[in-house]
Amino acid sequence: MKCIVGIGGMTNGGKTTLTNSLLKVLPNCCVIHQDDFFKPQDQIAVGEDGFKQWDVLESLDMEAMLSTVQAWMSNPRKFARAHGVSVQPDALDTHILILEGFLLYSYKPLVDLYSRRYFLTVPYEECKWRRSTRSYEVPDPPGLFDGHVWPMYQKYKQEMEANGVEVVYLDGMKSREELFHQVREDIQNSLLNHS
Ligand SMILES: Nc1ncnc2c1ncn2[C@@H]1O[C@H](COP(=O)(O)OP(=O)(O)OP(=O)(O)O)[C@@H](O)[C@H]1O
Ligand SMILES: NC(=O)c1ccc[n+]([C@@H]2O[C@H](CO)[C@@H](O)[C@H]2O)c1
Ligand SMILES: [Mg+2]
Repeated sequence: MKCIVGIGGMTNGGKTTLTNSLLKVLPNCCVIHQDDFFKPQDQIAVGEDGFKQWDVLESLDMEAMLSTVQAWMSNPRKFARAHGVSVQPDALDTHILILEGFLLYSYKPLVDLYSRRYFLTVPYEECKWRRSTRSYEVPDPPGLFDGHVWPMYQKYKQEMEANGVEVVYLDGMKSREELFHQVREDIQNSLLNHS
């Protein structure tokens, strides 16, 4: 059985942290990080607001991300081996792929492929504070969070909801451990229901 799980939601919601914990315990589990598909800096548009528009779908090479997902779908065993994931000889033959990123449910060709779509959120103040403690490959210029990151987050979330994309919201204010146990259990239950 093949199962694609989305760990999506807002920037600094805790997506990468949760994903890394799940990877350690889920059987035959591979991961694709959306952040690995950002286009090079010189291909990122500059908006009328003067900010580089990092937080829009066009800044990501989603076709390349989709191809990587398709490679996993066509042969998860080979994909796991190629990515250093040890494959357990398991009667259920379960293969899991986690897609992790901030715009997972806004790209049409991917949206129906998920068995489960998680969406991490924290309140605005917490998100802004966590973001201020981070250093990205391209550091945030002053004002980026309020001028670009937050408005784009709201726009894409509204679109997702208007399109009726079903997600399981997760409270990113819960402890790392609580989130891990909640999602691990939920994934394991949905695997049992599908096996
Ligand atoms: N449950 C949690 N409670 C408190 N802090 C957390 C929790 N999970 C993650 N963090 C912290 O919040 C910050 C963001 O976490 P993480 O990198 O996992 O988020 P992300 O959603 O992947 O963010 P990004 O937008 O950079 O991809 C980090 O400093 C991390 O240590
Ligand atoms: N990884 C990158 O190249 C990069 C560059 C500039 C900004 N970002 C930020 O990453 C977040 C998603 O994890 C987005 O909010 C981007 O602003 C990433
Ligand atoms: Mg991350």
